[in-house]
Amino acid sequence: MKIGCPKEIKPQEFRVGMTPNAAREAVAHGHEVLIETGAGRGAGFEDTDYTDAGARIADTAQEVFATADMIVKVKEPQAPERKMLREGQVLFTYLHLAPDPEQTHDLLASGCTAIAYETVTDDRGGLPLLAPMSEVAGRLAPQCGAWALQKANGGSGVLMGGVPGVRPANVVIIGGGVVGTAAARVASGMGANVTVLDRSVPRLSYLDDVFMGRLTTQYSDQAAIAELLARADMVVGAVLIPGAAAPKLVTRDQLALMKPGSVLVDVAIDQGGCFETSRPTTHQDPVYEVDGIVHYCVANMPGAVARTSTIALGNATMPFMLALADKGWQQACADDPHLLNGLNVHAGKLTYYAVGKALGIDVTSPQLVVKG
Ligand SMILES: NC(=O)C1=CN([C@@H]2O[C@H](COP(=O)(O)OP(=O)(O)OC[C@H]3O[C@@H](n4cnc5c(N)ncnc54)[C@H](O)[C@@H]3O)[C@@H](O)[C@H]2O)C=CC1
Ligand SMILES: CC(=O)C(=O)O
Ligand SMILES: [Mg+2]
Repeated sequence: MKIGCPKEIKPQEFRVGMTPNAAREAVAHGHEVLIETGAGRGAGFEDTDYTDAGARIADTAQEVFATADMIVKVKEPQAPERKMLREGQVLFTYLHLAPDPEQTHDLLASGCTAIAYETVTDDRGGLPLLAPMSEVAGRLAPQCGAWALQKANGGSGVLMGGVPGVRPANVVIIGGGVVGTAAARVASGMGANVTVLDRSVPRLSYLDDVFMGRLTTQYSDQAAIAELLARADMVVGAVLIPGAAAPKLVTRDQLALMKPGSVLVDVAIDQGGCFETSRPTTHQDPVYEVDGIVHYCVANMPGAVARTSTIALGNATMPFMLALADKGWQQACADDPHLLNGLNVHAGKLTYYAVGKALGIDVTSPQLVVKG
């Protein structure tokens, strides 16, 4: 199979879909790998690292899209990339379709087969291709929120760890999954006073065990959120219902409960965001203010630490990328129900129920599609 990896074009996105190690493995499996020139540079990989691994370098994204049977990327295809997708071509990347009707319609119109990293599952109920980037975004969230709390950035001027005689920041994390746990670890390491809310009592129990008194857990309901907002200096939005649009857990009216200059970090923004007032921002212009509350809503946070993120993502995607290339998408998905859970679009049909529900589009069963 011909596998193509273009340079990411989302603003300030420095990750790349294939590492030289992944290219080397694909070549060893008998595949041709085509990398757009400069695609790896932001993550510290030169074209020569790829040619040493047996890949070929393409001068343009057009050449990559025109040549490849499968495109491997990081971020959802941007509008110019979507125009280059074609029927029969496989796209393997993050998609986040539920909050993105335009992209969904373009993918359906292209006729391509799109497999979303974020909905591939594993035997333990996890999301193995989302998890590595959630680890990164979770670790970054308190760091970005702490920056936003500084006066010059619009914040209230509260230091995360406080100092002797002055209380630390109160950090509230809504959602105690991969992002929430990583955020709790860093926020607590910075000396903040951390509370994590979740709807899963077993998850709260796990966090209670692991953190051994270094955080407070609370069941996530409207009353608990409202009460905690009044005391919070920073709220991290880290909820997920896989594939679906994020539930809105803080309304605009509730911003009035918060102290001026407090910070909302909406990590769930890639699924539409869990605060009513969230809208996607970029690394170039990461924050904005609504009713005196600073919002940080960067939808590709891991792009900021592209080297770490690219290697972590590549480690997770490699076995799935190889299965797709070795067997073809249909057989690979037929053999692995977890990979089949990644199938969101095939030949003009939407195949993921939570996306169909969010966007009001009919869904075809992925099991039917894979049988051909
Ligand atoms: N902005 C960015 O750059 C990035 C964003 N993300 C996003 O972060 C979000 C979280 O991802 P993960 O932690 O990997 O998901 P996860 O599935 O590990 O954790 C989500 C948690 O939310 C909980 N939850 C669901 N509804 C809730 C509610 N109403 N109240 C409280 N908790 C609730 C679930 O029980 C679960 O424990 C996702 O939207 C993901 O796409 C992930 C990586 C990068
Ligand atoms: C998960 C995701 O959206 C990202 O890594 O950018
Ligand atoms: Mg994202």
